[in-house]
Amino acid sequence: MAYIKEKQVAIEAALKAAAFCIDVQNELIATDTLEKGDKSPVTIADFGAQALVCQHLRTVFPNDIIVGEENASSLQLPENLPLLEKITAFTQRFVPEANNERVCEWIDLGNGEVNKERFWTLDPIDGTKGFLRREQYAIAIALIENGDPKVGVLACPMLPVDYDDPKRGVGCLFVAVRGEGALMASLNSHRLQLKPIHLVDGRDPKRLRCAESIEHGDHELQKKVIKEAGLHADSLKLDSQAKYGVVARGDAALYLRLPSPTQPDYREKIWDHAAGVLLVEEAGGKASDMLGQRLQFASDQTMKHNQGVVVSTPVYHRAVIDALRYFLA
Ligand SMILES: Nc1ncnc2c1ncn2[C@@H]1O[C@H](COP(=O)(O)OS(=O)(=O)O)[C@@H](OP(=O)(O)O)[C@H]1O
Ligand SMILES: [Mg+2]
Ligand SMILES: [Mg+2]
Ligand SMILES: [Mg+2]
Repeated sequence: MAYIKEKQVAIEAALKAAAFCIDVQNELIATDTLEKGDKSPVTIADFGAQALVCQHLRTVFPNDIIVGEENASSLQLPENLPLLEKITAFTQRFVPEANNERVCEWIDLGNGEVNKERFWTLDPIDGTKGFLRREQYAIAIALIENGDPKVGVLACPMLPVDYDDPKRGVGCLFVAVRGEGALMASLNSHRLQLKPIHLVDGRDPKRLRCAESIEHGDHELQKKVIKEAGLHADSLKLDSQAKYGVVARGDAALYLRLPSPTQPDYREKIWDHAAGVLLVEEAGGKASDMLGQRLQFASDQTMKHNQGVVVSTPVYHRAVIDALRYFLA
């Protein structure tokens, strides 16, 4: 077994951040949200979850670099002091020594640089819009070494444990270590019981479907490609890297995300994919960009060499890449 300590610490950090997000969501009001430069939302939960995860990682791995989505610059503006105070108050429930200054310091521990050796990447809330809609979101943590995700943890507090058994409730934890398979646990049991998960069984037609984003992507082209690849059941539409989770555990055969026609130059961010890619690969699947090329996690936080993502079983991955070649020709 490898990365035992890293895996344990990433799980602890993800669970703490998930509990924090659930608390905030129960008490969230409209003014607890800011708009970032790219017009995307960020909430007090995104900031607080980043603070908690970075603080936890740093305690155990003081020399590790963290590349996180958020930073504390907007929180240091005088007009955002009430927001910062709220983040601090929530954070104190989990780390009693939190204060405004420390919370900003912890958030900014996530401002490290991508490198070719070793770093963590963190999306404190992936699917912030899903979080605001009280739908799907994920806390996503990955350790990257030599450009390769080695440990990946996704906490998905709103994901049904079993789509066929609503009594099992919502809340899933996905964990993968390179070479050791993909695991899932329910967040509802007293003891965390991680069990192996597997890709879709080809004989289950209702799960031969795609998982797609609600907002992002090229939904017209995706529809054509999905059909051409032979997936006929209606897509599952859900926010965040929960899409990787549903592919890894066999509730969908494919996650397809093509560049939106209105933002053709958008490039994906490493923290939106690293943990999920490892999870699906460890379940036996394949992940690439829309041209079938390897996803690159060590050149920059923006995946400038890749466009789109195709994540699937080996057979459907091939079929989708072939279909894309045909449609893009
Ligand atoms: N134009 C464009 N194209 C592709 N992706 C983009 C784009 N703009 C933003 N983002 C990133 O999308 C992340 C959320 O992805 P989702 O799959 O959850 O989107 S969706 O809400 O289901 O449509 C979202 O992650 P979070 O900010 O963590 O929520 C963004 O990093
Ligand atoms: Mg965001
Ligand atoms: Mg994200
Ligand atoms: Mg995010």
